[in-house]
Amino acid sequence: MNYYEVNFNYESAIEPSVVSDILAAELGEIGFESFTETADGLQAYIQDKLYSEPALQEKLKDFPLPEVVIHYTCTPIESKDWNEEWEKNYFKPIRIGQECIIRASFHPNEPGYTYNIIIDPKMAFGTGNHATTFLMIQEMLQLNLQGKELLDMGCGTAVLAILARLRGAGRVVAIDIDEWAYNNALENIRLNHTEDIQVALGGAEQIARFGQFDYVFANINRNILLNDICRYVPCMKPGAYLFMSGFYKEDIPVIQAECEKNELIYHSFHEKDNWVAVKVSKPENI
Ligand SMILES: C[S@@+](CC[C@H](N)C(=O)[O-])C[C@H]1O[C@@H](n2cnc3c(N)ncnc32)[C@H](O)[C@@H]1O
Repeated sequence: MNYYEVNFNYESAIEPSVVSDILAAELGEIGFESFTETADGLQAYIQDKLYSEPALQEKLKDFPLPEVVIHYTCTPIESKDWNEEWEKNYFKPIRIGQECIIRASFHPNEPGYTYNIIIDPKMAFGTGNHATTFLMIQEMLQLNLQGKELLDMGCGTAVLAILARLRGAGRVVAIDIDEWAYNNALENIRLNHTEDIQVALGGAEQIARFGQFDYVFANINRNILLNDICRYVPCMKPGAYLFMSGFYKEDIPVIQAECEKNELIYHSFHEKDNWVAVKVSKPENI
């Protein structure tokens, strides 16, 4: 899969990080999936097949801060170069208290964590945005997963599925729509000796064949979740919990409304760097 790297910079009196936050949210709506703040702007990545110059121009024309002038340059990049670049420069170990560390095999070993997960990230970390993975792991560490059935939707590296299995979940299924992610998930599952995790390539249409779950984790993005929440509900057992991330705090009302439209009960959210993870559940009597 090939990508475009688009570098944005601004002419503005407003703090660049404030502009970048808003710009990243806007770009997410037209298919951009990975963002890194730079000194004077934002670097964003989008699959070449999703890139549309008119859609980008339109977004910039309607940008919510009209006083900001945004310039950009766009460069096509090959998957392989991007992987290597990303792995070396952007993938840092994720530490969640003293309980869990997620690191690549090229990082030095750090003993002392209950769960020490090794992943070979390739480009399957999805957005490369650690905050959402961190939030989902934090949620998972609160749960007693012993013997439970869990679905990791949009599994990327399968880090959530692997942690669930290490924490005693009985049956774990990991699904991702991206072939790189699917292959990378299989690789990481082997690396962490959790081979009984089932992995499938595809989107929400894949879920039905795996039956129902006690827990569904879906760290994807706002628009995919809005579209697919209704398709997650049938795979949730009565009383099952759904955790979702990959969107900003300001997106909670629209996600909550979609959940309630599907008779899910909204419980709570946690936030990191303006990203959130929300927790909802299916009523016991459905
Ligand atoms: C933000 S990453 C999350 C990766 C991992 N679960 C984590 O928490 O770090 C989102 C993943 O969702 C996948 N994805 C995007 N759209 C999807 C869809 N409609 N169905 C399933 N997976 C999807 C992407 O390929 C990507 O690997």
